[in-house]
Amino acid sequence: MKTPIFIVINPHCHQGEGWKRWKHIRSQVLDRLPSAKEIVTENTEELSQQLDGIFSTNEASCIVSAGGDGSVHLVANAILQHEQPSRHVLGAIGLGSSNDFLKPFQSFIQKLPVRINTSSHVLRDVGEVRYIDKNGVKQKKYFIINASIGVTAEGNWNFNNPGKTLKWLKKINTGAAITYTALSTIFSYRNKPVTIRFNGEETTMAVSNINILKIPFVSGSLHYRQNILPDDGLLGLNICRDMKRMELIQTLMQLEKGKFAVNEKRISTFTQKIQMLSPIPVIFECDGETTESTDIEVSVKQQAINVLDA
Ligand SMILES: Nc1ncnc2c1ncn2[C@@H]1O[C@H](COP(=O)(O)OP(=O)(O)OP(=O)(O)O)[C@@H](O)[C@H]1O
Repeated sequence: MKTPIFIVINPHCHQGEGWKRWKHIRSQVLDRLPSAKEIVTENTEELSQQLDGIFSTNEASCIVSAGGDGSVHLVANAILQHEQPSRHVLGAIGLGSSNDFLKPFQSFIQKLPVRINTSSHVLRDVGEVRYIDKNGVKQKKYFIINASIGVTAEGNWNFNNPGKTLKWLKKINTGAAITYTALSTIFSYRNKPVTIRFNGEETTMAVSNINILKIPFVSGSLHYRQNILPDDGLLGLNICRDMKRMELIQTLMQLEKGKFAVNEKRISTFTQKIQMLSPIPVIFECDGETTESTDIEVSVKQQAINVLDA
């Protein structure tokens, strides 16, 4: 690949372990990408400035995100918001705690999953989210892994805004921190009345959880065995309604094994578009990053982003 390659490193991912992980694999990554330029960003503002600098040259580029899912989400969004997204290619080095974007893992450097094969790339679908923000302004963003409202979204919000116990757990054991967050979120969660439109139907229901998938891995070891292909122009839609705490815990335990059997409280289907309207702001999540809205429309954008092979 003749296009310039940039590796954008988030040193603070994985509770600050990101930098240590990067130093551990740095020389092997640079052996494979000798012309790459390393860019370390301390925060998201610096990341946007650096990406603006890359785009301002008007040259095609390959941008490899070295971080977790939040990092690769931001780089993907910057590419997709660019006027010519097809000129840029996204790569990834999984320094994060979950690295769902890279699942199922295919290629590793020192046990860390990577997609840095610059000799070939593929076009992948993304989810496009249009929503009204808390100031009443229309916004648009993209997800490359999945999006949700309900328990998963609130769990992500709690995970990103930890109290003392969770902060400590996140430092010592990510798996335990995810389980703790999931259980404490389920215990405080109340089902939300949401009007949902998808596949020509409209229903108002008490939503326990909605996962909208482009990649069937939700967080840690939770996953759906839904056959979603990276470029099939479809989103996996999995809804839990009217659930009590024990039913949510049961669902969570089954998702550890990839099981999601459909019943009167569970819907599992495919769609290209889903609209969700709520009388009060609900937390929704895209690739682990959370925000609030009362009006959210999610659609698929087929083959929208170039991604390096593993
Ligand atoms: N390039 C970057 N430089 C600095 N900070 C970043 C960058 N990208 C993202 N961030 C911030 O760091 C936070 C954590 O990053 P990220 O989600 O990549 O790591 P993680 O949470 O350890 O990984 P995972 O999502 O795989 O569990 C993000 O929520 C975002 O606010």
